[in-house]
Amino acid sequence: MKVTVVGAGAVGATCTDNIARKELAEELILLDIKEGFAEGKAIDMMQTSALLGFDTKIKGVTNDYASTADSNVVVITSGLPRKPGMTREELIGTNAGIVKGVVENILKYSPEAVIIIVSNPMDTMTYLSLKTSGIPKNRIIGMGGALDSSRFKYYLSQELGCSPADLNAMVIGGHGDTTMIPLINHATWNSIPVTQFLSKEQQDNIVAATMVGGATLTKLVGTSAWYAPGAGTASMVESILRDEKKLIPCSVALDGEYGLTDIAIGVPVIIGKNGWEKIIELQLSDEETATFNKSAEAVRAMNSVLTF
Ligand SMILES: NC(=O)c1ccc[n+]([C@@H]2O[C@H](COP(=O)([O-])OP(=O)(O)OC[C@H]3O[C@@H](n4cnc5c(N)ncnc54)[C@H](O)[C@@H]3O)[C@@H](O)[C@H]2O)c1
Ligand SMILES: O=C(O)C[C@H](O)C(=O)O
Repeated sequence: MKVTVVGAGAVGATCTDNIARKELAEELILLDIKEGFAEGKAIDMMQTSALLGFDTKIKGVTNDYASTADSNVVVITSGLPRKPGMTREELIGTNAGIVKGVVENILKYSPEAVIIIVSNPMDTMTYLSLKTSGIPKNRIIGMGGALDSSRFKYYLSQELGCSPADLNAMVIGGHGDTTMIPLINHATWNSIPVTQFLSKEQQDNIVAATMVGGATLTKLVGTSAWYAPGAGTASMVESILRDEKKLIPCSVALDGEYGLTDIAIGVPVIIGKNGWEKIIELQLSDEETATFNKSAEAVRAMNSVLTF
């Protein structure tokens, strides 16, 4: 198997590192526009292989798309991250042009690849890629829900004093500070509803902390997060390459599901060798449905800024 990661910055390099350590692919290409940057990161990671014992061959390239030919999966992380005080949406002006150009170049050499979009604002970048690439919708997947759900589990585990691995919890909707929807009423601790153990105030605090999880880290670190984003993306690559059929909330094209069309937004999907293979329609309460529709309106408003 062959994977390409575009953007050798914080998220792209971390994702590459995770893929290599798990030996998900034989060949791993890291591409960046900045001269020598991906080459350096790739060599540094390859110099961990004797210590960590992986066989994946990582190669860094500067804008050389021929090297990415015949990739099975391509991860796109190229673009600006936000700074403290910014929203993800403010990145659209720069990142739309970058993502559109990268997708075009990738498809010249890997027309059958499954593409994972990470660059922000992610739902709109996923929509842009769907609209401009013309490839089947199942092969374009936005990464947001994997990360947001893991953050949700972290905050739940802190309050419950339990292992995050014992939790089942999902975040759907847009990947934005005000648009994501942590589904607290569907979350369980080894099948027991978490609401049984948490006061309403605790529940509200966990939901609020999850929604601004990315902004909190951006304020602390000075740029946006990369460890959990890299791991979240690698978990999707794993489900594709190993055809695991994992159920992961991802931003995908809706065609009537959840009563919506012409939008990419976070919903639970099955991830396997063909990309996203099936959308799972949750039974949402009236309140959750209203929140989901409001989230979709905000994502649509952002999409309308695109000029293609
Ligand atoms: N979807 C998510 O959950 C999620 C999570 C974290 C970060 N992000 C987003 O991912 C993106 C990357 O974040 P980061 O922290 O890695 O940023 P970064 O600045 O560390 O890395 C971005 C890299 O992209 C490269 N780049 C820019 N234009 C390029 C082009 N045309 N071709 C190839 N490479 C190009 C840059 O040289 C840089 O190395 C940001 O937009 C950020 O907001 C999304
Ligand atoms: O917060 C950001 O801007 C980056 C990313 O979307 C995240 O949630 O970590």
